[in-house]
Amino acid sequence: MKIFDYLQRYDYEQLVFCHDAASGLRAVIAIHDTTLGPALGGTRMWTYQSEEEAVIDALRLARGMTYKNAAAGLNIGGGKAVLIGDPRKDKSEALFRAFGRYIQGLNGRYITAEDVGTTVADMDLIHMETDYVTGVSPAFGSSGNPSPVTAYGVYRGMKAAAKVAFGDDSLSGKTIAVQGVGNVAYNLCRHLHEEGANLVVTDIQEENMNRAVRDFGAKAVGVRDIFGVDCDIFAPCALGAVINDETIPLLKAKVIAGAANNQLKEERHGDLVHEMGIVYAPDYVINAGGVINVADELQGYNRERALKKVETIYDSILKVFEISERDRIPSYQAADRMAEERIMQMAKSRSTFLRNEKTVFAK
Ligand SMILES: NC(=O)C1=CN([C@@H]2O[C@H](COP(=O)(O)OP(=O)(O)OC[C@H]3O[C@@H](n4cnc5c(N)ncnc54)[C@H](O)[C@@H]3O)[C@@H](O)[C@H]2O)C=CC1
Ligand SMILES: CC(C)CC(=O)C(=O)O
Repeated sequence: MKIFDYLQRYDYEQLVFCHDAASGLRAVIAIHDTTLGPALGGTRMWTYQSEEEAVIDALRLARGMTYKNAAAGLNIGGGKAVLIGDPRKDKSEALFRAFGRYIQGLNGRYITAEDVGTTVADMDLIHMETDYVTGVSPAFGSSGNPSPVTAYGVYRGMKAAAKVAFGDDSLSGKTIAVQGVGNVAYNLCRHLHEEGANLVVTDIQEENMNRAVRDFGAKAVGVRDIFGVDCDIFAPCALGAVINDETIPLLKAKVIAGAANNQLKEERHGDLVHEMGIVYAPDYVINAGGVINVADELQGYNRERALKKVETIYDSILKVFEISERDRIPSYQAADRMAEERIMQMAKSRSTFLRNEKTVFAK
């Protein structure tokens, strides 16, 4: 992998490698763009097959955060971190504290939070070494686990996507296929079940799948069968790149709306689903609830204010489809346009000299 070529292609600012032999820490922090403010994005812990895979994941996720934060109307830039390791075996206090010291070394250019494989308890350990961490235990005045709030945002965004596709935002009686029922999707399923949707779920961890079957009367299917389920809505809530050449021909859903980051394997897959008339709710718009929630901590956490902002994901999804229709472009491009316009406008206004500049993280 030619790292500087990659950084240049998407205009990344910084890539940091962190190593601590004593704890076994091997981490990558990617900062994509800080035009709007400090880079905020979670830390993923995963058993990457190679170092290159880890670096690419960090870079792709960091760029996604720039767009997510901009589209959500936050004054926050984009970054993300990955820890190479097995979250079930390789965690230790020393590892997270060593990682926290590297974050502290960036002096606020990067602020972390949870992602796949990390928990509030891990953030508490990072917090022993740095204040540049969110999603810490509420006892510290923090917002805690972002997943339920992400789920609520996805639920609101899914209703908006249903309105675009079916002319009515009710999910009652709709069949929804959910891929991966972890932290976010379990909470999403609760909202969907309460509204009267029929759920079909899968997960590589049987206990997670069984929990959704037990608590929400969901039907369980095999990991590969989820794409071809006869359903109204497909909700990818596991990992990325699941909308691809192999899966698109299997899809029967009219809507794709889920929590996972980087759902489209390549941009052209967004073109393909658009041509097929599938309403694709862009991942980084619909799953912004968690980051909206943790970003609120930067001005002193207020849950009511945060949830009110998460509600706006409904309108953001509708706006994406207005732009898509107006400019005759697929929804993923419409979302990019929305985010890029905001970054460009703010870059201009923020470059105006101001003595004793006030930092406004989120409105
Ligand atoms: N936690 C949060 O607040 C946010 C999460 N996201 C994204 O949402 C997705 C889910 O996040 P979490 O729920 O926090 O993670 P999680 O790790 O709690 O849940 C993911 C679930 O997917 C399952 N899974 C993994 N690969 C699978 C496969 N091939 N087929 C079926 N199931 C599979 C896992 O076993 C797990 O139960 C991730 O892509 C994450 O980046 C995005 C925004 C915020
Ligand atoms: C705080 C996290 C929920 C933010 C993040 O990493 C994401 O939205 O993917």
